[in-house]
Amino acid sequence: MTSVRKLLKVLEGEAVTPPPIWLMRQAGRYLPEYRATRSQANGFLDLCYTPDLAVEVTMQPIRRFGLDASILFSDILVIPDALERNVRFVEGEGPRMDPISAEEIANLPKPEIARKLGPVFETVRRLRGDLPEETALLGFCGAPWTVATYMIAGRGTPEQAPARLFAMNHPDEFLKLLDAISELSAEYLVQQLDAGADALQIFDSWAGVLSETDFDRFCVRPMKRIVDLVRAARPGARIIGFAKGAGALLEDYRERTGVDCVGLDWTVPRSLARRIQQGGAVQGNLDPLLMVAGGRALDEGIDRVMSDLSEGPFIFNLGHGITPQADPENVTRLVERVRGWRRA
Ligand SMILES: Cc1c2[nH]c(c1CCC(=O)O)Cc1[nH]c(c(CCC(=O)O)c1C)Cc1[nH]c(c(CCC(=O)O)c1C)Cc1[nH]c(c(C)c1CCC(=O)O)C2
Repeated sequence: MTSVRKLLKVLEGEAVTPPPIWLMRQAGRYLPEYRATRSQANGFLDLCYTPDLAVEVTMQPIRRFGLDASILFSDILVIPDALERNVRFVEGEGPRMDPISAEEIANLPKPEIARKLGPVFETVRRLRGDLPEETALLGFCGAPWTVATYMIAGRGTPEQAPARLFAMNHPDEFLKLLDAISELSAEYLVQQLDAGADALQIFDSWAGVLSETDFDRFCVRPMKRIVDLVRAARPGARIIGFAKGAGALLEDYRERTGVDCVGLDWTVPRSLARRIQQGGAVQGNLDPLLMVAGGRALDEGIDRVMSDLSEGPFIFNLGHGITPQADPENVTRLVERVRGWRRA
């Protein structure tokens, strides 16, 4: 079945011209309308769990920029929240939760996913009704490794040293934690698909700090487990895998995990990006800082990415999330330039 949603065609391996475009973290603080809605919520998690507000902030970048895909507004840390880790977002500091111990991992609760995350599925249902027919709707979750780094340290940490050290000292418990997160995340993704998500993205934002052996054990295998579980339940589910910073280890990431599309951060060399694209769709990989810089630097960056990747199956995106300092005008400029781009 061919879809009117360009992003889905690319996920089936088709090269679409101009490529579909969306931005990681496209709903966020760089938009004044996001800040206005955010101030009506009782904290960040309340924004994620209140469908009226979550639908509104998801729609904001679609209305303003006419992007080809929308991403559900939520956070990767709703999974630890469902696991009763007392997740909170401290103003100006970032996420916090109770650090998990080896003993607690042995006795992790088995939460009924819809009990806590029911409002997220309601948001997805409403969004599919409100979005334009041609706009794809992406569901998402965090990859087990990235989620585990927060669960172990209780916060974001440089080079994820607490989680790596924990994995060295408690290897069995650590693998058990990854497994529990994988199973819960797969269930969460299946319910997002059932509520109306067209495709899924799994964010492994901290993949780049691992050795080759640990990348295999902590990123590739849990990722494959989620992909297998989701496809066993919903055959044909389309999945984008974003393992930030994994570099050359991305070479065979598609084959080993089964993802349909490989997300590329902005440090991935063009030669490697093209090799990965030989195997199927890729997404990325403009330096997000260019959305702050704008001007000629932005134009040159866009042209470079388009010239490298737009001939194959390709989704235009940034190499990581857009930052609060970005200028919304630069997003308008980006979308226009990508849609009007011709090879010189
Ligand atoms: C690591 C990670 C998190 N969350 C996410 C990741 C993976 C992607 C990445 O690496 O950026 C993913 C995420 N977070 C958010 C989305 C929503 C959808 C979208 O992309 O528009 C998505 C897909 C909203 C959010 N998640 C968060 C905000 C800002 C919170 C606010 O409004 O105060 C938003 C819009 C908070 C958050 N959430 C997280 C952190 C570290 C923070 C604090 C840092 C910050 O403030 O930017 C965890």
